[in-house]
Amino acid sequence: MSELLSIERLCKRFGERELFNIDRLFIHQAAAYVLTGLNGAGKSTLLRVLAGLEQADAQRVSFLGKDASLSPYCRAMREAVVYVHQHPVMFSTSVAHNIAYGLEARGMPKAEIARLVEEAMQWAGVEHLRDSKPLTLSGGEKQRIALARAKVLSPKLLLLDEPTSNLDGAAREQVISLIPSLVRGGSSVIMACHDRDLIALPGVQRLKLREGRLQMRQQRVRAA
Ligand SMILES: Nc1ncnc2c1ncn2[C@@H]1O[C@H](COP(=O)(O)OP(=O)(O)OP(=O)(O)O)[C@@H](O)[C@H]1O
Repeated sequence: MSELLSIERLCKRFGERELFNIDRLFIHQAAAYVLTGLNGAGKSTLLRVLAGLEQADAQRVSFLGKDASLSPYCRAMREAVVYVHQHPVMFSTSVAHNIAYGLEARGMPKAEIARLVEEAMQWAGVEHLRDSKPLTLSGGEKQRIALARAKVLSPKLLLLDEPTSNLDGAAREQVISLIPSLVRGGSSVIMACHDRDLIALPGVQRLKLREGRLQMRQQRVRAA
């Protein structure tokens, strides 16, 4: 597997408080990771740092084999990294428009946008909601639409903050079932979570934040 992102000595402080000081973070291409840790360990903050939404100090950053930087956030990462919030914020227009928005911002031709949006809605199982107003959607539907909105951008790295935290039953399973296909499609995924079923997905590697340090371990693949 080849390298997507490598960061050495990543340190995040809030004033006097050092939240984490990570020796090395290494993310492979087309691989899935869960980021675990106790409440307040810094999981969301780490994802926000990787997304360029929060400042942090890093000694060395490399993205797709080239020197990169987190603060200021470099262009290569801005174009390739997508962050999905635990409570996705949506425009009040329609589901289809929300999924199309990022592609429109990239200046893609309309016909191509329509094709990709259709594909993404089918992938996420939300075609029937295309004209719905986001305000009327359930939490599970919103999360699947947020994943579709991220997927159409073909991100190299997807950062998912507690993607199943407010879901249960079928809604939760539907979201979990989308994750492996994101990885098969070539994206790397880092999911901050406490969800045992996400942690146990086959092939997922585990990153654990503990007392400001990052521990990494390979999951055992579950027997079928
Ligand atoms: N902007 C901020 N200023 C000061 N402290 C902050 C800020 N943002 C987060 N923190 C603190 O950093 C710590 C880590 O927060 P973070 O949300 O990253 O933890 P988490 O591991 O995601 O927790 P949870 O599992 O509860 O979601 C918390 O103590 C939080 O209060």
